[in-house]
Formats: sequence, structure tokens, C-alpha cells
Amino acid sequence: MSAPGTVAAPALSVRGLVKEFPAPSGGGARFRAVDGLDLAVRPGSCLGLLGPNGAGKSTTMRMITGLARPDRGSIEVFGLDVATEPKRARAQMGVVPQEENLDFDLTARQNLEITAALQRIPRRSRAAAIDAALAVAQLEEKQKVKVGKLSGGMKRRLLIARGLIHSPRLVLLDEPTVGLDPQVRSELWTLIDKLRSEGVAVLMSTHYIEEAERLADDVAVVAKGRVVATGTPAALRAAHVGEQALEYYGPPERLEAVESLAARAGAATRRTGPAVSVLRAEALHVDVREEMRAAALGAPLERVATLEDVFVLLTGEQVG
Ligand SMILES: Nc1ncnc2c1ncn2[C@@H]1O[C@H](COP(=O)(O)OP(=O)(O)OP(=O)(O)O)[C@@H](O)[C@H]1O
Repeated sequence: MSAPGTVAAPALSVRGLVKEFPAPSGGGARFRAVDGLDLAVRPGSCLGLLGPNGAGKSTTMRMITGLARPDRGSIEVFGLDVATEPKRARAQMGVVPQEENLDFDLTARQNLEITAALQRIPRRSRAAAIDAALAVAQLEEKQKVKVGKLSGGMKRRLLIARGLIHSPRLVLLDEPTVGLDPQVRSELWTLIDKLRSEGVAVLMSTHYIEEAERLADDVAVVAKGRVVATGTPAALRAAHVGEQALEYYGPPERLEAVESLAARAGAATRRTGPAVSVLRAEALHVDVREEMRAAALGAPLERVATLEDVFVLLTGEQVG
């Protein structure tokens, strides 16, 4: 709790973050995987870091958790500078990595016992901390099962339990549901949503639009190492793609004709597989709609504009 009249520090504040690597072309050249990235996570909220593969999300996560050192920029967790106060800053953070780096020969509980010791949780409160983490992850009944025998979804829940063992106020989730089937994914969404409703701040990287849309209060769209847009999903839609999209189907030359009519009318378009979508269609003059219909030789499908439209428009990438 902050004192009356004071402004609470953001759960996470990232400013001007830069990370360079040797360029794949070699010859001593370097490229910027993260290129002046800014982020802010409000206490108790979930920020979704949404970007295509290679956008720099994992590298950013690694710098926040101290696994990689930034070339430039600052990272503060509840006002604590990660560079100058790494221990205190890290104590506020729970980290849930993408890869399953659990010990498969030990039970779920034994894995958590190791983490509790590493996190220096006092011996007398370890059992209670482990019980609480198992309860959040709904793994009480599986605590004596060897990790190698758990399903993919259970392993992922155990990773989350492990990240929560020291009751952090900020949790970092790197692609929390990648590779899981839809039912398991939705179980994890319920778990993450519960965390947030209990006041834990969450930074979650994902390349699943639906995941960002369902869980994130704010979304930061990342492309080529930079945040290209940030806001609530609704604000991002309003700012970039409007309310309605018209989807035209037809042979390539017809779609190109629709695209040039849209360009002339100042409307953005995106390709969706075999179709072209004209965005912010609610603003199109009725005559332009008629010309497009004639060019496409048929009526379009009318649909609501989505966060996926924003993502494709801003990153130039199809949804993976
Ligand atoms: N240690 C490294 N050495 C060289 N290049 C790296 C290293 N780590 C990441 N990169 C490169 O930096 C860029 C950003 O990678 P990063 O993994 O951060 O992206 P991402 O958005 O997390 O994508 P993904 O979802 O595929 O993990 C990529 O081009 C990647 O190949």
C-alpha cells in the first residue's frame, strides 16, 4: 500500500532497452534484437507483449529477469533498479520460463522444495509456501508424482507454481501456453486470470492474439525490437483498424483491384489467406463500397475488426 498522496511505483518500468547480437551475416556486424524498448506494467494488471517470432520478446524477458545484460536502458521493478539492486528487485519477481527446465526424476513437490530452498524461504515456512503454490496450480493431488509422468499442461502449471513460491508481486510468463492443446490452454488462462484478480501484476509474452485479448489489460505490440503500439485491446482496435472490416474473396487480380480502390480511399487493407480485408470500413463512402463490390464481382463478408487485424497491420506478419 502506498501512503496517501503518493503515486505507487509501476510494477515494472522498462525504458530505452537495447540489446545487440553479432549479425548472422558475420564479419563483425551487429544487429539490434531489442531496439529502444519501453514498457510499463501497472500494479495488479496484466500486460501482454504481443509480437511475431523473432520480435525480441524472449530477449526482453531475459534482460528483465537478469539472464542477459542490456547494452543500454533501465529496468525497474516496483521502483528497484535491476542493475543496481538485483537481489531486492528479483525477490519481487516470479519467473515462469518457456522451456520445461524441471527435474523430471523428482516429484512435483520435490521440485518445489528445491526452489523454496534456492529462494531462501525460511525452513519453517517452506512447507506452507509449497502447499500454497500447489493449491494455486491445482496440483495437490499430483505432488508425489514424478514430473516425467505429468502431462504437458500439468508441467506448465508446475512451472507457474514454482514461479509463485516466494509470493512475488510481479510474475513474468514467457509464452505460457505455447504448444498446448486448446483445453489445457484455457485451464492455464483461468489460472493466470486468477493471479491477476488477486492483485499480482503480470507481464506475459505471447504470439497468440486470443491469449492477449483474453488476459491482458494492456497490450504492447512488438516488432523488430520496438513497441510499435500500446493500449487496451479496445483502444488499439479503435486507433488502428476501427470497428468493421469487409472481407473480399476472389482471384488475385480482383483482390488487387479492391486494394487499389481502398488505397485511393485512404483505407488500410490486409491479406487474410485467400481474402483481402478492408479495415475501418464503417468510414467508407457508400460509392466506394459499391466500386469495391463491382471490382470483386461480389458482396464482401462483413465482420467486426479484431486485435488480429491490428497485429497484422502493424507487424506485417501473418498470425502464426
Ligand atoms: N544469444 C543470441 N545470439 C544471437 N542472436 C540472438 C540471441 N538471442 C536471440 N537472438 C536473435 O534476436 C532476435 C530476437 O529473438 P527473441 O528470441 O528475443 O525473439 P522472440 O520475439 O522471443 O521470438 P520467439 O517467439 O521466436 O522466441 C532473433 O533474430 C534471434 O535470432
